[in-house]
Amino acid sequence: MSQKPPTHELFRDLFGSDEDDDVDLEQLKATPVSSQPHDTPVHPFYRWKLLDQTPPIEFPTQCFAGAQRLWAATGPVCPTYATDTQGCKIIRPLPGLVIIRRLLCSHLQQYLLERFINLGYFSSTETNQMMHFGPLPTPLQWVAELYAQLAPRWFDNSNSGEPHKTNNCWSRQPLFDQLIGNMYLPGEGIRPHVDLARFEDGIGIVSLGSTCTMVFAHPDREQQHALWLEPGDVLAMSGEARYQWTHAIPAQKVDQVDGIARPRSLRVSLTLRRVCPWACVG
Ligand SMILES: O=C(O)CCC(=O)C(=O)O
Ligand SMILES: [Fe+2]
Repeated sequence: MSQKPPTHELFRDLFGSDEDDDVDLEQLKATPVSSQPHDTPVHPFYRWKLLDQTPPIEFPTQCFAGAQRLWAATGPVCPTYATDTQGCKIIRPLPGLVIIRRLLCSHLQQYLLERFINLGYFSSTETNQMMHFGPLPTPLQWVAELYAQLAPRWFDNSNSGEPHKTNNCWSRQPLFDQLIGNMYLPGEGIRPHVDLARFEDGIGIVSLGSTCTMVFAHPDREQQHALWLEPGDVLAMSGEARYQWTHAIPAQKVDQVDGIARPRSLRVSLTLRRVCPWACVG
């Protein structure tokens, strides 16, 4: 049996070490925002915005040096994006599913992954799932805040010409009280499933690390969408996408995208949900 490498080595392969990091903040700030944000990669700096009410994020000392410098330079920040459209492509592949392409920059992805290792999760690749019930661990509170602020807007289709649909689930408080983290090595996946009924509508998935294909299928309509996920993508699933479509990640080492073979590396996903009151014990 082959020996699995320790997780921190896989993380280093993904993001490099602190020594490799040479982020020049002044240069970042001076980089113009693309006029074609949907086609051109926009520097992660523009995905950060000052948000006065947000409690400071405590970066641990061993956290990625780039994130610490960004923190030092900007003060209390919430990793949300500068405007609704600037630099982040919003994809709506099927009713009730919104993907915000590369919303979390690599610094934030690494910050989250390292915090999880510090909390004792994913310290070895032998255990590839963690579960948490109750108030979210601190490193994820700002992710929940990000959903709370932005998801109601992602689902606001009042200007789309379609009959207005409300998605009240995104306004509940707390938005999430349950977390599952899944770690995938190349070749690993998750079978087609609909998340259990004991979780409410309004499910968030944060995709960290490797790219992968996620397949949504509608069994009754025999429809299928193979979606390409990129590092830092943030997904929001509700209504039809949450209850009527299955989602899966095919267990394969390489994804074919537009005829190009894209090998996978380590991926960690964080699924955020709220337990239905009737399913709570005690
Ligand atoms: O890894 C993913 O992106 C999906 C995880 C998932 O579907 C689940 O935890 O229910
Ligand atoms: Fe799921």
